[in-house]
Amino acid sequence: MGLYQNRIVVKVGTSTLTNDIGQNDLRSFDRLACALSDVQNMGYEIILVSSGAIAVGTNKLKMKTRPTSMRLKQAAAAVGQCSIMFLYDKFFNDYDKTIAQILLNAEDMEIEEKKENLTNTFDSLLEMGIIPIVNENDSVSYTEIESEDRLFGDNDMLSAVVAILCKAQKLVILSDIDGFYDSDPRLHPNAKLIERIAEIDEEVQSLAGGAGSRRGTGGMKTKLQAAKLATAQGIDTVIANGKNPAALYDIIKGVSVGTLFSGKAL
Ligand SMILES: Nc1ncnc2c1ncn2[C@@H]1O[C@H](COP(=O)(O)OP(=O)(O)O)[C@@H](O)[C@H]1O
Ligand SMILES: N[C@@H](CCC(=O)OP(=O)(O)O)C(=O)O
Repeated sequence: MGLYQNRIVVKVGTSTLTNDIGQNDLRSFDRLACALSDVQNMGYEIILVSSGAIAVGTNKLKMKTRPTSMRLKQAAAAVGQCSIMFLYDKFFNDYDKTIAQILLNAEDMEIEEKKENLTNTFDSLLEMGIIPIVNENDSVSYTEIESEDRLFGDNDMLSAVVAILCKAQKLVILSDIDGFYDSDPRLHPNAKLIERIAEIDEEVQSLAGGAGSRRGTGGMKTKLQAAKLATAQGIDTVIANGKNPAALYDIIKGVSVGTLFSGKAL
C-alpha cells in the first residue's frame, strides 16, 4: 500500500480536551488548533480524530456525572458534538483554517461503496486544504459507547482505521500522558517511558492498563491495538502528550517524542 508521505492522522482524547473537573480545556483546544494549522502550513495534510463529545455534552447539559444509560450517553454526545465543532471552528478560524465534520460507524468501513465515497470525501477535503475532524457517530451507533471488547468501539481504533483508509504516513495519538510506559504511571510512580517499540507482542501488551481518568476510555490497551493495526500497514504510530501538541513539530522532524511504534516495512 503506497502511503501519502505528507498525510498525518492525529487523534486527541477526551482527557486532553477536558480538565480534571470535567470542564472544557479551552487552552488545549486552542493549542491543538494552532499546532495543527501550523503543521498544515508546512505542507502537510491533517486529519483530526477527536473524542470528547460525551464529556463535553455532559458538561453542557450540567449533568453532575457522566451518564450511565446508553440513551443519555448518546443524547450527551449529540449535544457535545455540536459544542466541540463550534470550539474547533472558532479556534481553527483564528488560524485561517476551514474544518469539516465526518461522523463514522464501523459499518461505514465494511461496505466497499461507502468506503470509496468516504475516501473520495477525505481526498477532496484535503485537496482543498480543509482539516476533516472525525468522531464516531455516537447517536446512531453504540459500538464505541458500549462495546465489550472495545476492539472496534473506540476512537483509538477509529483513528487507526482512518489512517489506513486515507493511506496516512503517520498516526499520532495524543493523550493525557507522555507516552507508553512499562506500567501505568498513575499506579506505579516509578514507571519508565519506552521511547521506541518495534514489535507489539504479548509482553508489550501485558504492560498496558486501562483508562487513567474517569473521562478517558480504553486507556493504553486500545492505543496499543490501534498502533498494532496501523503499524501492520506500514504506518508509523506515535503516542504523545496532548497538552503539548507542539510536540508534533518534533514528530515530523523525526526527533524522539513520546513512544514511537515503527511501521512495518511492506
Ligand atoms: N503502560 C501505560 N503507559 C502509560 N499510560 C497508561 C499505561 N497503562 C494505562 N495507562 C493509562 O492510560 C491513560 C490514557 O488513556 P485514556 O485515559 O483512555 O486517555 P484518552 O482520553 O487520551 O484516550 C493514562 O492516563 C494512564 O493512566
Ligand atoms: N465518541 C466518544 C469517544 C469515546 C472515546 O474513545 O474516548 P477517548 O478514550 O477519550 O478517546 C466521544 O466523543 O465522547
